[in-house]
Amino acid sequence: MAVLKDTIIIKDLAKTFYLKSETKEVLKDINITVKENEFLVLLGPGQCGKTVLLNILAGLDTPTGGEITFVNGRPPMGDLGVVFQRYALFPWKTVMGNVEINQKFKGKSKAERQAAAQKYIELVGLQGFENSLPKQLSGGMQQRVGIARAYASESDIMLLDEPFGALDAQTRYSMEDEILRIWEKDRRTVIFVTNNVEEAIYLGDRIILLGGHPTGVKKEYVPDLPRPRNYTDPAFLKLRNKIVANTDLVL
Ligand SMILES: Nc1ncnc2c1ncn2[C@@H]1O[C@H](COP(=O)(O)OP(=O)(O)OP(=O)(O)O)[C@@H](O)[C@H]1O
Repeated sequence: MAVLKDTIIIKDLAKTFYLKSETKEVLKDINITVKENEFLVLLGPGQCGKTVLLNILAGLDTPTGGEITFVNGRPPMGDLGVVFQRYALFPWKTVMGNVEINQKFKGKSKAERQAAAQKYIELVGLQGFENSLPKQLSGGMQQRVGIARAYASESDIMLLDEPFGALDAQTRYSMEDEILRIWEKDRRTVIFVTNNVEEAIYLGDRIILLGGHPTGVKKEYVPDLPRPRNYTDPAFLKLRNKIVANTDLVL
Protein backbone atom coordinates (compact mmCIF):
# COMPACT_ATOMS: atom_id res chain seq x y z
CA MET A 1 0.00 0.00 0.00
CA ALA A 2 1.24 3.50 -0.85
CA VAL A 3 2.51 5.50 2.10
CA LEU A 4 0.26 8.50 2.61
CA LYS A 5 1.88 11.87 3.17
CA ASP A 6 1.20 13.94 6.27
CA THR A 7 -1.04 16.90 5.60
CA ILE A 8 -1.99 18.33 9.02
CA ILE A 9 0.10 17.93 12.16
CA ILE A 10 -1.68 18.75 15.41
CA LYS A 11 0.86 19.00 18.22
CA ASP A 12 0.13 19.27 21.95
CA LEU A 13 -3.01 21.23 21.19
CA ALA A 14 -4.92 22.68 24.14
CA LYS A 15 -7.98 24.86 24.53
CA THR A 16 -9.14 26.44 27.76
CA PHE A 17 -12.01 28.90 27.98
CA TYR A 18 -11.49 31.59 30.58
CA LEU A 19 -14.96 32.58 31.65
CA LYS A 20 -16.00 35.10 34.30
CA SER A 21 -17.13 32.43 36.74
CA GLU A 22 -14.82 29.54 35.81
CA THR A 23 -11.90 28.29 33.81
CA LYS A 24 -13.01 25.53 31.45
CA GLU A 25 -10.22 23.27 30.24
CA VAL A 26 -11.75 21.50 27.24
CA LEU A 27 -8.84 20.08 25.19
CA LYS A 28 -5.39 19.05 26.34
CA ASP A 29 -2.37 17.36 24.75
CA ILE A 30 -4.08 16.57 21.46
CA ASN A 31 -1.61 14.99 19.06
CA ILE A 32 -2.93 13.84 15.69
CA THR A 33 -1.23 13.57 12.31
CA VAL A 34 -3.72 13.66 9.46
CA LYS A 35 -2.70 11.92 6.24
CA GLU A 36 -3.36 13.21 2.75
CA ASN A 37 -6.66 11.96 1.28
CA GLU A 38 -7.54 9.77 4.23
CA PHE A 39 -11.01 9.55 5.74
CA LEU A 40 -10.27 10.34 9.35
CA VAL A 41 -13.01 10.10 11.97
CA LEU A 42 -12.88 11.94 15.28
CA LEU A 43 -15.14 10.01 17.63
CA GLY A 44 -16.11 11.27 21.06
CA PRO A 45 -19.02 11.64 23.45
CA GLY A 46 -21.28 14.70 23.46
CA GLN A 47 -19.73 17.90 24.76
CA CYS A 48 -16.19 16.51 24.74
CA GLY A 49 -14.89 19.30 22.52
CA LYS A 50 -15.15 17.89 18.99
CA THR A 51 -16.65 21.08 17.60
CA VAL A 52 -14.09 23.18 19.47
CA LEU A 53 -11.32 21.14 17.81
CA LEU A 54 -12.89 21.40 14.37
CA ASN A 55 -13.39 25.15 14.76
CA ILE A 56 -9.71 25.52 15.61
CA LEU A 57 -8.80 23.47 12.52
CA ALA A 58 -11.09 25.67 10.43
CA GLY A 59 -9.41 28.81 11.78
CA LEU A 60 -12.65 29.96 13.42
CA ASP A 61 -11.08 29.78 16.89
CA THR A 62 -7.55 29.80 18.27
CA PRO A 63 -5.90 27.24 20.57
CA THR A 64 -4.56 28.26 23.97
CA GLY A 65 -1.64 25.82 23.63
CA GLY A 66 0.21 23.75 21.06
CA GLU A 67 0.13 24.22 17.33
CA ILE A 68 -1.32 23.05 14.06
CA THR A 69 0.87 22.75 10.97
CA PHE A 70 -0.71 22.56 7.54
CA VAL A 71 2.05 20.87 5.57
CA ASN A 72 0.98 22.50 2.28
CA GLY A 73 0.27 25.84 3.94
CA ARG A 74 -2.89 26.86 5.75
CA PRO A 75 -5.74 27.23 3.29
CA PRO A 76 -7.07 30.79 3.29
CA MET A 77 -10.16 31.37 5.44
CA GLY A 78 -13.24 30.31 3.57
CA ASP A 79 -11.22 27.87 1.51
CA LEU A 80 -11.73 24.95 3.84
CA GLY A 81 -14.71 22.83 2.97
CA VAL A 82 -16.76 22.84 6.15
CA VAL A 83 -20.07 21.02 6.63
CA PHE A 84 -21.92 21.86 9.82
CA GLN A 85 -24.24 19.81 12.06
CA ARG A 86 -27.28 21.73 10.93
CA TYR A 87 -27.51 22.62 7.32
CA ALA A 88 -26.44 26.27 7.69
CA LEU A 89 -27.71 27.09 4.21
CA PHE A 90 -28.84 30.55 3.14
CA PRO A 91 -32.63 30.05 3.20
CA TRP A 92 -33.30 32.76 0.62
CA LYS A 93 -30.81 31.37 -1.88
CA THR A 94 -31.47 28.53 -4.30
CA VAL A 95 -29.43 25.32 -4.35
CA MET A 96 -27.26 26.87 -7.08
CA GLY A 97 -26.92 30.10 -5.08
CA ASN A 98 -25.82 28.21 -1.98
CA VAL A 99 -23.32 25.98 -3.78
CA GLU A 100 -21.66 28.78 -5.77
CA ILE A 101 -21.24 31.09 -2.75
CA ASN A 102 -17.55 30.34 -2.10
CA GLN A 103 -16.70 30.91 -5.74
CA LYS A 104 -18.60 34.19 -5.61
CA PHE A 105 -16.46 35.34 -2.68
CA LYS A 106 -13.41 34.59 -4.81
CA GLY A 107 -14.67 36.97 -7.47
CA LYS A 108 -15.16 34.37 -10.22
CA SER A 109 -17.45 35.25 -13.11
CA LYS A 110 -21.04 34.02 -13.00
CA ALA A 111 -20.50 31.54 -15.85
CA GLU A 112 -17.36 30.13 -14.22
CA ARG A 113 -18.89 29.71 -10.78
CA GLN A 114 -22.13 28.23 -12.07
CA ALA A 115 -20.21 25.69 -14.12
CA ALA A 116 -18.18 24.70 -11.05
CA ALA A 117 -21.28 24.61 -8.82
CA GLN A 118 -23.13 22.48 -11.38
CA LYS A 119 -20.35 19.87 -11.26
CA TYR A 120 -20.75 19.51 -7.49
CA ILE A 121 -24.56 19.62 -7.59
CA GLU A 122 -24.34 16.64 -9.93
CA LEU A 123 -21.72 14.96 -7.75
CA VAL A 124 -24.17 14.91 -4.83
CA GLY A 125 -27.08 13.86 -7.07
CA LEU A 126 -29.13 17.05 -6.93
CA GLN A 127 -29.38 17.81 -10.64
CA GLY A 128 -32.87 19.11 -11.38
CA PHE A 129 -33.03 20.93 -8.02
CA GLU A 130 -30.71 23.83 -8.93
CA ASN A 131 -33.52 26.39 -8.60
CA SER A 132 -35.14 24.96 -5.46
CA LEU A 133 -34.98 26.74 -2.13
CA PRO A 134 -33.68 24.85 0.93
CA LYS A 135 -37.14 24.74 2.55
CA GLN A 136 -38.44 22.80 -0.47
CA LEU A 137 -35.91 20.02 0.18
CA SER A 138 -35.78 17.14 2.66
CA GLY A 139 -33.16 17.09 5.44
CA GLY A 140 -30.97 14.65 3.52
CA MET A 141 -31.13 16.80 0.40
CA GLN A 142 -30.28 19.94 2.37
CA GLN A 143 -27.24 18.23 3.80
CA ARG A 144 -26.22 17.23 0.26
CA VAL A 145 -26.34 20.93 -0.63
CA GLY A 146 -24.01 21.57 2.33
CA ILE A 147 -21.65 18.87 1.06
CA ALA A 148 -21.75 20.25 -2.51
CA ARG A 149 -21.01 23.74 -1.17
CA ALA A 150 -18.04 22.43 0.81
CA TYR A 151 -16.69 20.52 -2.20
CA ALA A 152 -17.18 23.59 -4.40
CA SER A 153 -14.73 25.46 -2.18
CA GLU A 154 -12.19 23.16 -3.91
CA SER A 155 -10.31 22.77 -0.67
CA ASP A 156 -8.07 19.72 -0.29
CA ILE A 157 -9.34 19.44 3.26
CA MET A 158 -12.95 18.80 4.21
CA LEU A 159 -14.16 19.26 7.78
CA LEU A 160 -17.49 17.62 8.56
CA ASP A 161 -19.02 18.25 11.98
CA GLU A 162 -21.63 15.57 12.73
CA PRO A 163 -23.16 16.28 9.34
CA PHE A 164 -25.78 13.54 9.60
CA GLY A 165 -26.68 14.02 13.26
CA ALA A 166 -29.97 15.77 12.50
CA LEU A 167 -31.16 13.15 9.99
CA ASP A 168 -33.47 10.19 10.60
CA ALA A 169 -31.74 6.79 10.75
CA GLN A 170 -32.66 5.66 7.23
CA THR A 171 -31.52 8.90 5.60
CA ARG A 172 -28.39 8.80 7.70
CA TYR A 173 -27.44 5.34 6.39
CA SER A 174 -27.90 6.43 2.80
CA MET A 175 -25.91 9.64 3.40
CA GLU A 176 -23.07 7.57 4.87
CA ASP A 177 -22.94 5.61 1.58
CA GLU A 178 -23.22 8.86 -0.32
CA ILE A 179 -20.29 10.56 1.41
CA LEU A 180 -18.09 7.52 0.74
CA ARG A 181 -19.17 7.46 -2.89
CA ILE A 182 -18.33 11.17 -3.26
CA TRP A 183 -14.99 10.74 -1.47
CA GLU A 184 -14.06 7.79 -3.69
CA LYS A 185 -14.89 9.83 -6.82
CA ASP A 186 -13.21 13.04 -5.68
CA ARG A 187 -10.51 12.22 -3.12
CA ARG A 188 -9.87 14.83 -0.47
CA THR A 189 -8.64 14.71 3.08
CA VAL A 190 -11.80 14.27 5.14
CA ILE A 191 -12.00 14.92 8.88
CA PHE A 192 -15.39 13.66 9.98
CA VAL A 193 -16.65 14.27 13.50
CA THR A 194 -19.24 12.00 15.10
CA ASN A 195 -20.46 10.70 18.44
CA ASN A 196 -21.79 7.55 16.78
CA VAL A 197 -19.55 4.46 17.01
CA GLU A 198 -21.21 2.57 14.16
CA GLU A 199 -20.95 5.58 11.86
CA ALA A 200 -17.26 5.92 12.76
CA ILE A 201 -16.53 2.28 11.90
CA TYR A 202 -18.65 2.36 8.76
CA LEU A 203 -16.78 5.37 7.38
CA GLY A 204 -13.29 5.69 8.77
CA ASP A 205 -9.91 4.71 7.38
CA ARG A 206 -8.82 5.61 10.88
CA ILE A 207 -10.78 6.45 14.02
CA ILE A 208 -9.37 8.72 16.71
CA LEU A 209 -11.25 8.11 19.96
CA LEU A 210 -11.40 11.22 22.12
CA GLY A 211 -12.10 11.17 25.84
CA GLY A 212 -10.98 12.05 29.34
CA HIS A 213 -11.25 15.29 31.32
CA PRO A 214 -10.00 17.48 29.74
CA THR A 215 -10.40 15.72 26.42
CA GLY A 216 -7.39 14.06 24.85
CA VAL A 217 -6.74 11.26 22.38
CA LYS A 218 -7.63 7.97 24.07
CA LYS A 219 -6.89 5.54 21.31
CA GLU A 220 -6.62 5.10 17.58
CA TYR A 221 -8.33 2.33 15.61
CA VAL A 222 -7.78 1.26 12.01
CA PRO A 223 -10.77 -0.84 10.94
CA ASP A 224 -9.41 -3.76 8.96
CA LEU A 225 -12.70 -4.20 7.13
CA PRO A 226 -13.23 -3.99 3.37
CA ARG A 227 -15.76 -1.43 2.07
CA PRO A 228 -18.71 -1.44 1.79
CA ARG A 229 -18.76 -2.37 5.46
CA ASN A 230 -21.60 -4.21 7.06
CA TYR A 231 -23.09 -3.18 10.39
CA THR A 232 -23.89 -6.81 11.21
CA ASP A 233 -20.56 -8.34 10.22
CA PRO A 234 -19.05 -10.10 13.32
CA ALA A 235 -15.71 -8.27 12.80
CA PHE A 236 -17.61 -4.95 12.69
CA LEU A 237 -19.44 -5.80 15.93
CA LYS A 238 -16.25 -6.93 17.61
CA LEU A 239 -14.57 -3.61 16.87
CA ARG A 240 -17.70 -1.77 17.95
CA ASN A 241 -17.69 -3.51 21.34
CA LYS A 242 -13.98 -2.80 21.75
CA ILE A 243 -14.48 0.90 21.11
CA VAL A 244 -17.62 1.15 23.26
CA ALA A 245 -15.78 -0.46 26.19
CA ASN A 246 -13.18 2.28 25.90
CA THR A 247 -15.61 5.18 25.45
CA ASP A 248 -16.37 7.61 28.27
CA LEU A 249 -19.92 7.76 29.51
CA VAL A 250 -21.65 11.06 28.99
CA LEU A 251 -22.54 12.35 32.45
N1 LIG B 1 -17.03 29.79 23.33
C1 LIG B 1 -17.11 28.98 24.38
N2 LIG B 1 -17.02 29.44 25.64
C2 LIG B 1 -17.08 28.61 26.69
N3 LIG B 1 -17.21 27.28 26.62
C3 LIG B 1 -17.31 26.76 25.38
C4 LIG B 1 -17.27 27.57 24.20
N4 LIG B 1 -17.37 26.76 23.11
C5 LIG B 1 -17.49 25.51 23.60
N5 LIG B 1 -17.45 25.51 24.95
C6 LIG B 1 -17.54 24.33 25.83
O1 LIG B 1 -16.66 23.34 25.36
C7 LIG B 1 -17.21 22.04 25.61
C8 LIG B 1 -17.17 21.22 24.35
O2 LIG B 1 -18.10 21.71 23.41
P1 LIG B 1 -18.23 21.15 21.94
O3 LIG B 1 -19.40 21.84 21.31
O4 LIG B 1 -16.95 21.21 21.22
O5 LIG B 1 -18.59 19.63 22.20
P2 LIG B 1 -18.90 18.48 21.16
O6 LIG B 1 -18.01 17.34 21.48
O7 LIG B 1 -18.85 19.02 19.76
O8 LIG B 1 -20.39 18.13 21.58
P3 LIG B 1 -21.63 17.54 20.74
O9 LIG B 1 -21.27 16.15 20.29
O10 LIG B 1 -22.71 17.53 21.77
O11 LIG B 1 -21.90 18.47 19.60
C9 LIG B 1 -18.61 22.28 26.16
O12 LIG B 1 -18.59 22.12 27.55
C10 LIG B 1 -18.92 23.69 25.76
O13 LIG B 1 -19.79 24.28 26.68
